[in-house]
Amino acid sequence: MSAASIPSPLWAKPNRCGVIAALDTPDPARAMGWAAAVAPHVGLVKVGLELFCAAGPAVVQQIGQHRPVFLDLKFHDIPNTVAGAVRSVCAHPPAMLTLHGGGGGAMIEAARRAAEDSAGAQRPAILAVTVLTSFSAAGLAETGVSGGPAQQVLRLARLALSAGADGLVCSPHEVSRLRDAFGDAPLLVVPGVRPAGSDAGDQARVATPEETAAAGADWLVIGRPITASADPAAAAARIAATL
Ligand SMILES: O=C(O)c1cc(=O)[nH]c(=O)n1[C@@H]1O[C@H](COP(=O)(O)O)[C@@H](O)[C@H]1O
Repeated sequence: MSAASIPSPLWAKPNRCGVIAALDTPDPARAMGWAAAVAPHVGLVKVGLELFCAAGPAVVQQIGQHRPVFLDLKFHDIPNTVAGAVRSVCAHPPAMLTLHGGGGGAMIEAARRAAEDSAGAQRPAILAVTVLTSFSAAGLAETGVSGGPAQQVLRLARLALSAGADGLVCSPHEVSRLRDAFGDAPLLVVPGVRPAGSDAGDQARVATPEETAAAGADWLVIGRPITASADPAAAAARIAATL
């Protein structure tokens, strides 16, 4: 989707797959530079733990001058604590925010209620992270989860959506199975996306932007293939052009 066609509310489903640029740096000036450069080519920009912990909550508003912000702090705590954190970030509501799906239904329900109570129609979309894209089946088994990533993603997705999550974060490998199971409605936000020939780094369950979009993703979260490029704007434009 073009940057000019962001729907309202900000997190409503895009009419075609778009890009979210992950601004992973501790340096807010660098993040602002990236946000300005990629803004014409992406729908949202992501503020994650590295930038938020270095720069503080004010960075969400600053970065938001360029594009709507996906605030990815992956809350995972008791329901009361997560509800409080959601209220705190809703002082200046981002467009989307993440919780860990493994935090359970009561935590997700509390987050959704807190978002509605404190931000009303301006509330962020609540996204439940399922199985991190850095997990292989073997890595997941080490944590005590048997059955493989796809089965665990479906289990956590069912729980999260019935508790009021608006969408899910999953890898490219689970997108089509989630669409088969839950239809078109949930927002599917998908990291672990790598243009052909680019380095996977620490990502285990990856696919190309074209494959991920064709499977049914709404948003592709892409960091290093854009930010580690000599020309982040051109890298974002190239990816957006393939969708
Ligand atoms: O919630 C996320 O955004 C997320 C979930 C997940 O399972 N995997 C994952 O990589 N991410 C984030 O997506 C971004 C991916 O960055 P790159 O691997 O550099 O493209 C990072 O900012 C991660 O924090």
